Parts: sequence; structure tokens; C-alpha cells
Amino acid sequence: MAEQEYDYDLFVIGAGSGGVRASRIAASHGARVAVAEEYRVGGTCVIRGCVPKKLLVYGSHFAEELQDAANYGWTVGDLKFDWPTLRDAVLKDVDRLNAAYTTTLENNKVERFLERAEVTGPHSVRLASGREVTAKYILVAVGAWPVTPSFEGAEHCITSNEVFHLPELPRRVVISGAGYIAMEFAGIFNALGCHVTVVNRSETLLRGYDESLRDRLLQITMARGIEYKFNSPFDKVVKREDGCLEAHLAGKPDPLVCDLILVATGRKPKTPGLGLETAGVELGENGEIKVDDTGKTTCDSIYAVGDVTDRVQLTPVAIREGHAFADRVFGGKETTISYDCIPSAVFSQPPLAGVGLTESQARNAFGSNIKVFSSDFRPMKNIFGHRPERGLYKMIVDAGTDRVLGIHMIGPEAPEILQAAAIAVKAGLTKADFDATVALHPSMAEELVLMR
Ligand SMILES: Cc1cc2nc3c(=O)[nH]c(=O)nc-3n(C[C@H](O)[C@H](O)[C@H](O)COP(=O)(O)OP(=O)(O)OC[C@H]3O[C@@H](n4cnc5c(N)ncnc54)[C@H](O)[C@@H]3O)c2cc1C
Ligand SMILES: NC(=O)c1ccc[n+]([C@@H]2O[C@H](COP(=O)([O-])OP(=O)(O)OC[C@H]3O[C@@H](n4cnc5c(N)ncnc54)[C@H](O)[C@@H]3O)[C@@H](O)[C@H]2O)c1
Repeated sequence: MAEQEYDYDLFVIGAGSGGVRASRIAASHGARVAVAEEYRVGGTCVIRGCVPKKLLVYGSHFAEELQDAANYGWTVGDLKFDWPTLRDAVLKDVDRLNAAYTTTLENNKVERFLERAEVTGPHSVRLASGREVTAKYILVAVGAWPVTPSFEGAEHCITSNEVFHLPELPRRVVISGAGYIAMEFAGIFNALGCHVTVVNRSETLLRGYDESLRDRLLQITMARGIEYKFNSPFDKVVKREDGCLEAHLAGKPDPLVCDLILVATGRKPKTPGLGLETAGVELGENGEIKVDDTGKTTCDSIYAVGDVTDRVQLTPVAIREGHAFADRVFGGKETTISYDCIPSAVFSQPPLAGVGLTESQARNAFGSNIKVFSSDFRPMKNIFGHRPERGLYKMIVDAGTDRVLGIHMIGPEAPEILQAAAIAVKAGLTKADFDATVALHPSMAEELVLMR
């Protein structure tokens, strides 16, 4: 088929973080672009991920601020919290962003199909309406989907897809998993006054983060009232006649009785039923699309970006991959993405953030040739608020070159502070560079330049 015979230069499946960015940039390079979205423009991050989650974190954090306010001379009176008010305000903001993303596509002349699309060949896609369209290139940016392990009664549990729409705030919540979503929602529900039990099949929470920080989070959240059941896979869930749920855990005689069970046990690439086999696109064991360094799949005309490739499931990464794809294929720019030193954070309460190697990763890579600096401090805000909680910052340094290999922190505003510190780690700065920087006082961030 000659190039001009294609309906579009680019057809993007999925208008989420990666797909919207790729569509917009490809269109700005002059490509004729269309995008299909089966749910809502904006994707997981905007509609049911990062953004509404962060707003719930903000909303729930007032509990702590209001408690502390009396120490600062404020009389706040009777405290009341109304879940529907917060929920609806958050959902309204999601609508605003959904409209903003739609406008961006319109302004860039990207044609939108608000329906599901499936691949039918190397250059063709079928829409749910039955219409078949052709494109020189297809970009698969369909993201991932929550995984629910199969156990009896799993249909009574919810996932992060539903958690933003709860009709009422549950009194008792059981959360399955101890990763990002589990720890963030454990913090939100706990701050809003729900009784929270985190149930995990292993004894590790937040795998991949520095061990001492994870341990600190565990201690602080336990003191705040969150309960943990480790090494406890779900056996079954029973819905009682009174509407309550019983979570039966393997090897435990008594079930946990609760009002809501949130399953947060990971997300899997959303490739089932996508028709990728019709174009010879190979998948990996987890259903992820296999891509080369440029995002190209095993079919020359089909590319993939974001969570569907199951590399780093973070919004800024999907956005970079979408941008780089569009620049490379339609803008003639050779852009490569560096996956080194990607900063990340868990918006737990308190939050945790890290960049670069953890202490154990550094020991694996450098043996004993590393130095570990740490600051274990009680933030001024916590002292004044009569909170015993301590922050912990760690810096991992290559003893041979003095280069900072990683920074890891837990404490108030850790993600905000870490973003700036990540620039230094990415740039390869040394511990001496940190030491040479004058502290900004009084701040928590100053601990970064005071570790000796
Ligand atoms: C609760 C939660 C909190 C999160 N918090 C953070 C955070 O704080 N920071 C962070 O960096 N990341 C966070 N993430 C991860 C982040 O949301 C994802 O990494 C990011 O959205 C991935 O972008 P993507 O473009 O790959 O996919 P998505 O944004 O998921 O977009 C894929 C889109 O494709 C659509 N689609 C799927 N199949 C089809 C089809 N066949 N036809 C048409 N459309 C289709 C979907 O409806 C979706 O809109 C969070 C995720 C969750 C679930
Ligand atoms: N702040 C952020 O950046 C942020 C927030 C939320 C989500 N995300 C992204 O979304 C992804 C998905 O989040 P998540 O919390 O669902 O996944 P996760 O990979 O962070 O955690 C999954 C948890 O489920 C447990 N688990 C896995 N399989 C299980 C099984 N069969 N039975 C019982 N437990 C099981 C794991 O031990 C782990 O504790 C994350 O990997 C992350 O990349 C990022």
C-alpha cells in the first residue's frame, strides 16, 4: 500500500500519559494523527491514578494539620469530615483535566475516537463501531490494568479503579498488597479515621525501596494505628448477610471482618484481546509488549510506550517514551531515554522518596567500597506538634570516586525535596559537592548538605 493511501500517518491506541504526548508531538511535526480511547481521555494518571490519589492525600492530610493547629494558637472547634464532599470535588477536578487533555488533542488537530480499538494487521486497526482504519504507524499505549489474584469471593473486592468512587467511607478497610497503591491508600484511609489492615503475602513492603526507610515507614504507620498481617495470602472472601466482608487468610483461624477490601497487587499490561498477534507483535511472560531501545515492537510499523511495555510504570516515563517516539519517527530527532536515576516516591503518610542505588543495591554492585551517610532527625514541625515521628535521609556514596550513587528519604515533603536532589545524583555530583553547598536554614532539606 502506498504511503498516501493510509488514512493516517499515526494511529495511537490509548489516550493516557504516553499516548496523548505522542499524539500531540507527532501532530506538531506535521503528521496526520488519530487516537482511540475506550474510557476517558487522560488515562490512568489523570482519571484514576496519580492525580485523584494525590488530591485524596492532600485532603486526608488535613487531619494531622488540624490536630496540630491548636499548638499554633488556633481554635478549630468540632472537626467533621464529609467523604462525599471530598470525593465529588476530586472527581470534578478529574473532569476538568479530562476536558483540558481533550482540548490539547483538538488544538493539535488530533482526531479522536472515543471507543475501543484493536489491531487487525501491521497497518490496520478496527474500532468498536466496526470501522476499520489504516495508518503508516500504530502506537500501542494502552497502559496496564489491576491484577486480582484468583481466590473465592474476589468479586466482593475492589481495585484502585473503583476506590475513587466509594459511596461512603468504610469504617474498616483491608488492603491486599504492600506496594505503592496499598501504602498510599493505607495512609489516606488511616488519616480519614478508618481502621486499616494491610495484608501481604510476603513480609516485604515496598520492594525496591531502601530497607531502613521501609522499616521506618512500618514503625510510624503502626504507631498511627495501621495493622499489618504479613505472610498471609488470601484464602477466600465471604460477604455476610449484614453486608460486611470476611477476609479469610491462609493459615489464620479467624477472618478479618471489614466493610471494604481493596486489592492492590500490581498491574498487568492491558494486551489481552488487542489483536497484536495479527501483526506478529511478540509479548513477554507478563503480557508486556517487547520493544527495542526505540520502542519498536517485533512488527516494524508498530511501536509501544508506557505501562504496556512493563518497564517502569510511572507517568513521567510514559510521557518521555511517547515524546521520544514522536520526535524520532516524525521529527527526525534521535532521542534516547536514560532509565538511570529515575526518581520515585510513595505518597504514604509520611511519604518516602528515592533516586539511584539503595544501600543493598550499591553493596551488590560495589561490595564494601561504598560509604553510607545518614541523618535521623525529628523535623521541627513534628517537635512542635508533639509527634515523635522521625525523618530519615540516607546518602550512598562510591568510596572510590566520592560520587553520590543514591539518595533516599522518608519524612514530611520528601518527594518535593528529592526532585531537586535527583538532579545532583543524575548529574553525577560528589559528596564533596553536597558538603560545599551552604545549608538553607531552617529546613528539612538542609539535612542533605549536613550529613557527615
Ligand atoms: C492508583 C494509581 C496511582 C498512581 N500514582 C502514580 C504517581 O503518583 N506517580 C506516577 O508517576 N505514576 C503513578 N501511577 C502510574 C501511572 O498512572 C501510569 O504509569 C501511567 O498512567 C502510564 O501511562 P500509559 O500512557 O502507559 O497508560 P495509561 O495512562 O493507563 O493510558 C492507557 C489508556 O489506554 C486506554 N485503552 C486501553 N486499551 C484500549 C483499547 N484497546 N482501545 C482504546 N483505548 C484503550 C485506557 O482506557 C487508558 O486511558 C499510578 C497508577 C495508579 C493505578
Ligand atoms: N507514587 C507512585 O509513583 C505510584 C503510585 C501508585 C502506583 N504506581 C505504579 O503502579 C504500579 C502498580 O501499583 P501496585 O501497588 O498495584 O503494585 P506494586 O508492584 O507496587 O505492589 C504489588 C504488591 O502486591 C503484592 N502481590 C503481588 N502479587 C500478589 C499476589 N498474587 N497475591 C498477593 N499479593 C501479591 C506484592 O507483594 C506487592 O506488595 C506500581 O508498580 C507503580 O509503578 C506508582
